[in-house]
Formats: sequence, structure tokens, C-alpha cells
Amino acid sequence: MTGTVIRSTGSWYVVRMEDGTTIDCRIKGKFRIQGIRSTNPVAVGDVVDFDPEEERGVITKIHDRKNYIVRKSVNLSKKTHILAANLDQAILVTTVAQPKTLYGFIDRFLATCEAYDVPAIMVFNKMDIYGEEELAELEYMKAAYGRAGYQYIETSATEGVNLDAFHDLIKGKTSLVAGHSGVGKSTLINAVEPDLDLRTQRISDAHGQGQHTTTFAEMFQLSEGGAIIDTPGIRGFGLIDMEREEIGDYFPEIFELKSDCKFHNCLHLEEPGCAVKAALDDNKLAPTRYQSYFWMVTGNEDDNPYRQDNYA
Ligand SMILES: Nc1nc2c(ncn2[C@@H]2O[C@H](COP(=O)(O)OP(=O)(O)OP(=O)(O)O)[C@@H](O)[C@H]2O)c(=O)[nH]1
Ligand SMILES: [Zn+2]
Repeated sequence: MTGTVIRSTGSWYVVRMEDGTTIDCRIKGKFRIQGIRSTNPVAVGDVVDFDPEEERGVITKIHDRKNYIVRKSVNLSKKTHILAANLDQAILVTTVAQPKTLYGFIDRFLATCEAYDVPAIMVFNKMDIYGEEELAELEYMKAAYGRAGYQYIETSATEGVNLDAFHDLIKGKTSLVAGHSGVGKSTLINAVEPDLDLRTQRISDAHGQGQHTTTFAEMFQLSEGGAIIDTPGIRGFGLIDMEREEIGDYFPEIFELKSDCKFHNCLHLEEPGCAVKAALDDNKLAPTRYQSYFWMVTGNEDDNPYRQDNYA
């Protein structure tokens, strides 16, 4: 039998079948998939074959993944943790205030999506509380991410602003919904899918252990088709290890400029004839985007000569 993994507690996987019923499954033996060193062999979103055994099942096969997204494992091993598989898109919910989402987090997240071929869309939530300063920063962000080619919407989950646009975004697709705690992910989703009641569902646990570990993602079906994958532990979204040379490829607007650099292997740091630095000087590249790039390449947060809060 075949189904989709909608939840995992580490040793158990809840598998949803076509007809909507679910079955608890475990895995037998070891799975080695596509050479990934991950702490979890099976992820939410995986399509699996299983043999039913009484009330429960044993996963025997994981179907090829269309894509998947990872984060660094929380423990210190070099392994990665697969957050979710078979995604149509990742929706990154951010806020300019209460709490302010930091550029470093946004840009690392987006770069990871690029690296794993998951289209990313941004939601700027809590529109209703922005004052003059926050609105100016929002304009800066829209320009910065628009230039990088990202689609975005502005919402207020509590005031009902642009919720139709948010609904249209998630309808019929499988979306990872990410963002720091408190940005309004649950409020947004509950506003367009009231029956889902994310919080209530999250607390119920098939095995009666109360609230299960929050580092695992969970998939919820949408009433009009599609599903969202909620990732409570996304706070710890660590950058996966990328080669210095490839990081620029995961910033679309930097990648676009690369062919104009004097050196084909330009890292856009101190090299002469760098088109990326020139674009930065000409105000054609958002300073915070370069700052995040610089930080990811050098590992150095402090020495960036372009560190500035310039939202003009
Ligand atoms: N003013 C304002 N408050 C909002 C908005 N959206 C959500 N909130 C509030 O922000 C707080 C956090 O919202 P949640 O939906 O729980 O945030 P979350 O992203 O799901 O947080 P976690 O579940 O911890 O990951 C709640 O008090 C919401 O009422 C909004 O658009 N405007
Ligand atoms: Zn360059």
C-alpha cells in the first residue's frame, strides 16, 4: 500500500492514504537514500510503500523525491535533518516588527531554498502595526527581494488584509510554511482554513505522549486540495554547509551579475573588476543582501565594510 508521511516522531511515521485514513508505520532496517547523511531517513511529505501489520504498518520503500529541504541537525553531528520532501513551494512568513525577522535569517532561508530547488515566496505579515519607520523598511525589503526575483504578498492576519491572496497562494499546492515563532503563521493559516486549527492538532498525539517534539514538521490537508507543512522548529534553521564558491549561485541577483565579473571564479569580496561590488556601489544591489552573502561566504559577521542600515 502507498501513502504520504504526514507526521513523524522520530521512530513512528503517520502515513496518510488516498482515502484520508491514516496508519502508524515504522521502518525496518536501514534506509539509505540518495547519499544523504540525514538524521531522519523518512521525512514528512515522503511517499512511501508499506506493508500493513495488524493496526500498524512497516515502511518498505520510499519513492523518489521531487525535492526536499534540510536544515542542520540540532545535535553537533555533521548530519542534516530533512525538514520535508516533495514540496511545491516554501512560504516564508516574516515581519518587520513584533518580532522583526532578521535579514540574515531570511537570506539564509532563501539561499537554502535555491540550493534545493524549492521555489520560495515571501509573506510580510502584521501590516497593521507598522509605523512610518517600519513601512519604509518594508519598501526597502520589497525592492530588495523583488529585485532578487521573489514573489511576495503583504498581509495582516488579524485585520484580514490580503488573506485572499494568501489563500490563493496555498490552494492546491504543497507548501512548507516557515518563519520565526510569533510572526503569525498559525493565525494566517487558521484565518483561511478555520477547520484546521493548527494548535489543537499539534497538541494531539497518536501515541498519547502529549505535545510531541517540536523539531518535526507536520503536514495538514487543505479543504480545497493541497497541504501545508508546519515547521514549529524552524527557529533553529541553520545554514546547511555550502561551498563558498556556490553561495553566490543561491542569490539570484548576485548570480545574474557574476558573468560580468572580471574573474570567472570571483567571490565578490576584494577582487578587482567585480560586477557585484560595482552594483552595490551603484545602489543596484541591496546592501543587506550583500551583507548576508558576505557573512555566509566569510563566516564573518563583523568585518563587512558594507554593514549599514540604509533603507533609503
Ligand atoms: N497585529 C498583528 N498581530 C498578529 C498578526 N498575525 C498574528 N498576530 C499575532 O501574533 C501572535 C503570534 O501569532 P501566531 O500565529 O501564533 O504565530 P506563529 O508564527 O504561528 O508562531 P509559532 O506557532 O510559535 O511558530 C499572536 O498573538 C497573533 O494574534 C497580524 O497580522 N497583526
Ligand atoms: Zn565579483
